[in-house]
Amino acid sequence: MAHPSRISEELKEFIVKDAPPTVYYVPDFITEAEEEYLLQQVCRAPKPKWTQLSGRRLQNWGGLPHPKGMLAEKLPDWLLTYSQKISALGAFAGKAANHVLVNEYKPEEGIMPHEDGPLYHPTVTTISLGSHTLLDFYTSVNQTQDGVPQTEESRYMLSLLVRRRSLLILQGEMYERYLHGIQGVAADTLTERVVNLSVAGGQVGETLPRGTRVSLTIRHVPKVCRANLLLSRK
Ligand SMILES: O=C(O)CCC(=O)C(=O)O
Ligand SMILES: [Fe+2]
Repeated sequence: MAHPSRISEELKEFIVKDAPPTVYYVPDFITEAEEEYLLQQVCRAPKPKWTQLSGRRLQNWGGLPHPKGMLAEKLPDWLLTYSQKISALGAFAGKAANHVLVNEYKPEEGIMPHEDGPLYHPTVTTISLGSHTLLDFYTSVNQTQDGVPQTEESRYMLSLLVRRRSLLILQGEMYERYLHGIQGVAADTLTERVVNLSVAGGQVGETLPRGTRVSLTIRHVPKVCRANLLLSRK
């Protein structure tokens, strides 16, 4: 299926202006009924589909990204619907999303600051279910000044308040230049460093207790190989 090669006009109104290029934040991208449905589907996945990591557990759908190419597997219908919706917004420069990570975080769980790296088309799109979170951004370690090592605190740049049912799209500098992470805390206190407060609906000084959050991280892996191509070699 062909998708628009550029971000659609309707998405452009959701650009977060106070962040480096480019962040799109779409509140209420899905309805409460869709949220409920997606949470049920995540729950219904067979137990071995889950990988327990320190601070979260995850499901991987679509295949395992690999430098030599991902052995692509068809996405289940419940993920395909939303992947197609996001691809139709032009998020992946004309390509279709083919990979989804489902992360589940309980209160006090999180993910260390990291980069998503070169195996993905440099756009990450995330639907949040069940709870909000704060996504924090950091300059990378090799952007040290005068060879002085920097602390996580001094590398901290800004945060995005990501509400349940929202869609977040990160690309450009926000994908390639900065690290992102989620602190393992039970509640988030909003500060002036949360740059999308006006659109996400929050006040500086407000404290939001976290519930269990499930995120769907939907991406495009450009390099894939298909099993039947390999088998047909000889
Ligand atoms: O849960 C999220 O929104 C972030 C997940 C993430 O950064 C990742 O899986 O690479
Ligand atoms: Fe990530």
